[in-house]
Amino acid sequence: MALLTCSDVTFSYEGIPVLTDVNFALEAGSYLCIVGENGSGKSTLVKGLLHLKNPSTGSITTGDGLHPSEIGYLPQQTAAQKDFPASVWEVVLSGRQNHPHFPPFYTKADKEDALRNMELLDLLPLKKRCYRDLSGGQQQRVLLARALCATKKLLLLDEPVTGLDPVMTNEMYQLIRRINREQNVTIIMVSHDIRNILPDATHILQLDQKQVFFGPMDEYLKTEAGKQFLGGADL
Ligand SMILES: Nc1ncnc2c1ncn2[C@@H]1O[C@H](COP(=O)(O)OP(=O)(O)OP(=O)(O)O)[C@@H](O)[C@H]1O
Repeated sequence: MALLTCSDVTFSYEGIPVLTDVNFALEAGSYLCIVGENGSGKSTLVKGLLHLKNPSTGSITTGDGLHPSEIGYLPQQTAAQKDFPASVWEVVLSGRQNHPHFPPFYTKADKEDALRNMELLDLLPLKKRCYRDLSGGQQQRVLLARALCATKKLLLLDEPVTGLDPVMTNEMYQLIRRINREQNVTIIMVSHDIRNILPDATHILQLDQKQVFFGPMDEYLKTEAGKQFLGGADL
């Protein structure tokens, strides 16, 4: 069974449909890139996948042992979040808050998982630093570790390289590639940066108030939609 399936999904605001005909199934281990112009429905779909917004028709189901609360999410960073007055350790550990238990304190397992993810993303040297004093690239690595604490199966990343310079952007993509290939975590990434993701993404979902394309990357590159989206340039 697929990890995630959208069947005939429509999303509406105040009864007016803004995204229709969403039909796709994603297998575990995939790397899906969601693309589309501004206003095409990407954020609305992300809210749907996180169960923060219900479809007005159709259904979103999870399979392969994935519980909807086990999706690790890296949101678009806001200016307020950049100034968050907590240590790197506290921010990463807070990713475990979707594993509620009683008493409501972090357990040994929570702390071990946070340490494991910090080691994976080379964050141990920054453990005691204040999050707001870090560079943009370091902050994104911390948020990636936090998202990883919430899941072993599916990471949902909303424009994870916005505001990063080319070196930090590259570093971020390398880390996401490793998480996908070495930890076998499925990736769903909203991105405007499709060129840089070409070597990593296995599937593309293009939206334009409806689903324009879903399928493997190599098929997308042969479609008119794919050629147009990439501006007709040689790849
Ligand atoms: N809370 C809301 N109430 C009413 N309409 C909304 C709301 N949020 C989004 N929309 C509308 O839904 C449509 C899709 O918006 P959405 O934010 O999902 O697009 P997007 O592809 O994420 O855009 P961007 O790339 O600019 O972030 C747009 O027409 C938008 O105006």
